[in-house]
Amino acid sequence: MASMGRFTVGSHVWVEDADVAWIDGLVEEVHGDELIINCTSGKKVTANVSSVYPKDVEVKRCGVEDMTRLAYLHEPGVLRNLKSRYGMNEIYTYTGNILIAVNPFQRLPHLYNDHMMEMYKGAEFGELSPHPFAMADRAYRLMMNYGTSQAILVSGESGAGKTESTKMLMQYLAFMGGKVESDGRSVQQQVLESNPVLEAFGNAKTVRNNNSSRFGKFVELQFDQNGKISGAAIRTYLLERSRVCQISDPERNYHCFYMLCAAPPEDRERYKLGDASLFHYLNQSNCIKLDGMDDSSEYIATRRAMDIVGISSDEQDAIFRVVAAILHLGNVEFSEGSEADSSVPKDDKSQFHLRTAAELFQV
Ligand SMILES: Nc1ncnc2c1ncn2[C@@H]1O[C@H](COP(=O)(O)OP(=O)(O)OP(=O)(O)O)[C@@H](O)[C@H]1O
Repeated sequence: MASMGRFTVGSHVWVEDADVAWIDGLVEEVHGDELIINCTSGKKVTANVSSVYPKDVEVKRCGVEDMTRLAYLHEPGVLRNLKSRYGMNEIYTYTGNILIAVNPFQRLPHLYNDHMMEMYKGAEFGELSPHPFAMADRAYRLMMNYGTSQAILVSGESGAGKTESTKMLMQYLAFMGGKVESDGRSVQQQVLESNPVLEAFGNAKTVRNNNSSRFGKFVELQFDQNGKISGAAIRTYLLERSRVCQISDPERNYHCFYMLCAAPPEDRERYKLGDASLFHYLNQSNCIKLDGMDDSSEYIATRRAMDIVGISSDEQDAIFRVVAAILHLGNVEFSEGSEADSSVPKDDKSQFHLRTAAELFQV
């Protein structure tokens, strides 16, 4: 967006800065398109008008909840507003009916409890502080009132908080539409427990995010006339498959591999697994353990979530057999065979892993 209006001596402005993105100051001199700006940081800079933006001096220190109320909706104005709010632990801000979330990098359970869901239930949009529950409530109301499908798009760069925000949206919609099925399992629980299952098999530690989703997903929740969840479907897209065979330091492979290596002894025995560091697909990176993540308890939690979602124990066994077989295949090394262009497993160890993979695949 080009700078608006002309600047005169004494104008309050924002100017681009290589270190802190934007700094504010006062125009001291104007020479055609060149401005000399006295910044509040003490710096004096010369800048072209194209990289200078007017500053609203009347905006409140605590910022505004809805950025459409800002006098100037330009990058420095938006960033300053988000920063002021973040400084007061207000991580959510609206721009009209778009919700912007700034990752707090700390757990804020008081923001997402049942009491909060009750508060947002049916509240007028904009009446309460910006929140994912307000977005979910709006979508739910529009669906109920107009009988039309609603979609919520969650986007942002890696580590921005898409996965966490999606879970909150699902939490609220499951809260509004939850009911107990005839077999005693609540749909609400099933919808929510789909997340740990997906994360176990599709999330991994990357440089930017310890729990990065390496796939895209489309979550569809279906509701009946009474607004109760009648079904749910999750479609996944473009899983980063190359990660299974190749990882770079200090990233990790998919969580499920480490979980299975940390499973209770009887399960490890069944899949002929040992410590994660013994497997080539995992030890290419020096990062095996993750701070704040206990792979053994995650394994138990994933199994429980799979039970709740309705994956039978035979299916679970088949899934983990494949996971284990992949680890064994990764440890098969080859050496040249006697015939031209042929190869054979290098040694007894490779033979063992190859045989085990075949047994696990049941081929
Ligand atoms: N609202 C929140 N409250 C607390 N922590 C959060 C919140 N949002 C994000 N985080 C933290 O930031 C981390 C990264 O967030 P998340 O996994 O949701 O990002 P993402 O946008 O889905 O990233 P990717 O595209 O890599 O999957 C989370 O694991 C969590 O630790």
